[in-house]
Amino acid sequence: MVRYQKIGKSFGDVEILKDMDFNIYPSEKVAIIGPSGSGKTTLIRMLMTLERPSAGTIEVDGELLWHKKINGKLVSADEKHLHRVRGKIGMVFQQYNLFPHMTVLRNCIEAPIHVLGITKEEAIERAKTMLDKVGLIHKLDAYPSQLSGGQQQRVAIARALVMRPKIMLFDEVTSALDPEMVGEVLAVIKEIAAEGEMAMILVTHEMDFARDVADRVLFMDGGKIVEEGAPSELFGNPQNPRTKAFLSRFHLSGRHL
Ligand SMILES: Nc1ncnc2c1ncn2[C@@H]1O[C@H](COP(=O)(O)OP(=O)(O)OP(=O)(O)O)[C@@H](O)[C@H]1O
Repeated sequence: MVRYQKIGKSFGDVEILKDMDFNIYPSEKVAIIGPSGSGKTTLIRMLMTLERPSAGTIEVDGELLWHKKINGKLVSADEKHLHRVRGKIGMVFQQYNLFPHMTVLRNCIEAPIHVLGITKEEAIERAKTMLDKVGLIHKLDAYPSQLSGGQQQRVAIARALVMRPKIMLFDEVTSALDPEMVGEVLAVIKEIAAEGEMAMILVTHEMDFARDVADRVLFMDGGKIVEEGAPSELFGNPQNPRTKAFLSRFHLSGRHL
């Protein structure tokens, strides 16, 4: 469903991602872990069309994201094309990025009305369903500044879900939260994951969370995927040689990287 082929990314002279191949299958949950600066965020920002790849192609549902093929040649896609394909993808960021001057409800209905073109009534219906799902139906009229960090992040998740994406990208969504709020946000994500149909990419430092939610865990280092497997293979039995190698290679003795 999503296919990265020979993806490279440089910022100036600095090569961040090299020749990367990577697939995500429908409804698959993939956790990406790895040291700071290894390129995890850059990898998913390219799928959200926030960073343009320097090399390679990305396909979503068999359709090129950043390119079009004209007479057998790849050319850059126009904004209209990017906009359409990006409609299949939702993203939740480390900083919740809510509009501070809008209520919770309005934060959740702006994009579906203006981007998807649905009616205000339908957008409100959808928003209420999703705010209920994240446990915040009683906060419809609150402003972001009246909410805790965990609640704001749950609104950001609801806002992304209202768009009904096929793939959700979570970029270290608990990193900016006070420790006591991490659990409530992870619980909401686990619940959404358990519903099954949506594919998810989760960039996270939370090892337990990666193990519990992901079908597949990727470990990135130096702009490459250096280890990949099912959580049971990588975290399962500490006596298992592969688990031992994984943990010792990356010095993963504790809960966090
Ligand atoms: N817009 C940019 N311009 C220049 N360099 C950038 C830009 N965005 C990212 N980088 C650099 O690319 C490298 C990879 O960054 P990225 O955020 O993808 O890593 P990461 O694995 O997500 O790290 P972290 O866990 O700290 O968020 C870093 O060295 C970063 O400084």
